[in-house]
Amino acid sequence: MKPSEASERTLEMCRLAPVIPVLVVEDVAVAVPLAEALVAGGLPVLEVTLRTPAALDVIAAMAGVAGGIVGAGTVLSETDVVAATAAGARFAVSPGATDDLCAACETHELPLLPGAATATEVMRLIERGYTTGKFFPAETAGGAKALKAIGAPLPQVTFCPTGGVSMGNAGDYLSLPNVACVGGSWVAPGDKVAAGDWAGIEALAREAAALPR
Ligand SMILES: O=C(O)C(=O)C[C@H](O)[C@H](O)COP(=O)(O)O
Repeated sequence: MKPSEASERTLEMCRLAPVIPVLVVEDVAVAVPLAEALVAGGLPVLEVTLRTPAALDVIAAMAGVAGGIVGAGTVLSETDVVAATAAGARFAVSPGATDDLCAACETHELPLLPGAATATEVMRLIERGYTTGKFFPAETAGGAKALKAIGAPLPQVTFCPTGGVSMGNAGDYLSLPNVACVGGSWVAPGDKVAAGDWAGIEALAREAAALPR
């Protein structure tokens, strides 16, 4: 898949809702009710980080949830790309971008949302043909002010800022012309997941889904 096509696909996904939940799931047993709660709350696009031993099984389970679009996060290598694709991931997210990782996603037809935090990194994505990216780590890399500044000379790239984003600051990002959505873990807090508080998570999702863009 060409980078331009990957970016078209990830941009479509980013436009489906204001927030992509970033999920770090330890127990495959919670996968389906967690995904159902988020989708019911209005957040259909879900990123499951490959940071737990259960992650691939979680992606496979969530891939069967009606109305959901499940991708893999923390994708770092071709091995991750192959495993995520086999598990049913529909897209990949990475904290940064390397030539090897971009090539692996292009070869295996997995749309990549590549990470970038500086103007040079964004320029490298543009050179390769990507026009949709993840601004990471958003708050630490200067927050909405930094992303607004990057967007002045490089308006052709649209972002999903992630990293330190919450209900409190999501609006600052979503009001920028170069932001399609934000990513964040706050909609699925560990205590609510552990307690099986699916109604509580659905309520957080509903609140996030109502964020103006
Ligand atoms: O590993 C990846 O590829 C990621 O997606 C990292 C996430 O962006 C952060 O873990 C977001 O976490 P919060 O700051 O808690 O919202």
